[in-house]
Amino acid sequence: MTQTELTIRQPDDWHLHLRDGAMLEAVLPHTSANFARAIIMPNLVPPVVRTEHAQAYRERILNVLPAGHSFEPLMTLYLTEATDPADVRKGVESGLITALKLYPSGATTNSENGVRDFEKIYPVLETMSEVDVPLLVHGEVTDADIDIFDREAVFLERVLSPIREKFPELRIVLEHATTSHAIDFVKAAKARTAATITTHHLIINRNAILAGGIKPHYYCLPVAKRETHRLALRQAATSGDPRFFLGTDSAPHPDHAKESACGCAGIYSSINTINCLAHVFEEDGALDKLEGFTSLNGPAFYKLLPNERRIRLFKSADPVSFPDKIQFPEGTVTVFDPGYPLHWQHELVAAAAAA
Ligand SMILES: NC(=O)N[C@@H](CC(=O)O)C(=O)O
Ligand SMILES: [Zn+2]
Ligand SMILES: [Zn+2]
Repeated sequence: MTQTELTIRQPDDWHLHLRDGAMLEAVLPHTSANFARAIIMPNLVPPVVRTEHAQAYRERILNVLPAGHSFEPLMTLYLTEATDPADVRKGVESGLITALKLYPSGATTNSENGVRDFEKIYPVLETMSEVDVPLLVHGEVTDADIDIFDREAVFLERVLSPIREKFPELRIVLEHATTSHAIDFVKAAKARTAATITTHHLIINRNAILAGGIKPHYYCLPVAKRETHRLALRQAATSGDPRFFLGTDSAPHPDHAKESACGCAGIYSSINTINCLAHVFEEDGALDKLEGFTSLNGPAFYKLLPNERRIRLFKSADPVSFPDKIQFPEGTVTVFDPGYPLHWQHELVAAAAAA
């Protein structure tokens, strides 16, 4: 008989862009309705580079959290060549900073202040190893002569392997893995190495962006690769291997900025991610591995307890409907379309019922 219901611990999102201001206010309720915690990416303009900026950003997030929602933003710092190890130590030891994010300069949205010469951050990586705070990595080289579809694989070889070797104690998360190379890199590492995988990279390959017309709402970075890579990601995510966990990389941009001659990178999926993932895991006969991917492997890597709250997932005959776009004062944001109807829904289980 096909399974139509399951109860799991509430998911967390280990890679999320909430932005700021009106956009933050528009998108936060979708995350806080679905997830208990999220790693908040620091690529604001200007970026969140110091502990005091992260503190202020955390307050701006909590100020617009809808009444009745319980959600914990896990704050990160944006690494630059000028990051002060003493500030990192202070932020981590105070409990405010959960991770630091490495953006190669020019690799993605708002990465201009990121790192050009990776050796310049080695002293900070030393401090991070000492205070045991994870390094989160946007893993793409930016060299103009490297094909965009190869940029992740080349980064692993040229930049991340040396870091992995030099700092064996450092916990490293390769964010938004898009290739079989990334999966192999994580599996081959001796220890303390994990990867987040997004919902959309489990569902689309590069044809979604380019076949039958250019589709800006499927464009993100790292760009989706060919089908063999998508299948490798699916295999890793649904395998139960604790080194792989969910980071939606939900990254809202106003539609006018994506539907442009030079459209920006990012896919917005917070609102329907859990529904999409239940579909994916069911399709692969791996519903029993969903909880690990969404709710257990991430906390274990981050040395946090899994959530006590549970959600009940159930499959309905009629598809669940989601808005195509969400509104915010300056326009709309298009919601990720998996290309098929979604029949899985979920609800929070009341605490007493879960006990
Ligand atoms: N993933 C994306 O395509 N975009 C992200 C940045 C990032 O995570 O690289 C964004 O901030 O818009
Ligand atoms: Zn990124
Ligand atoms: Zn991201």
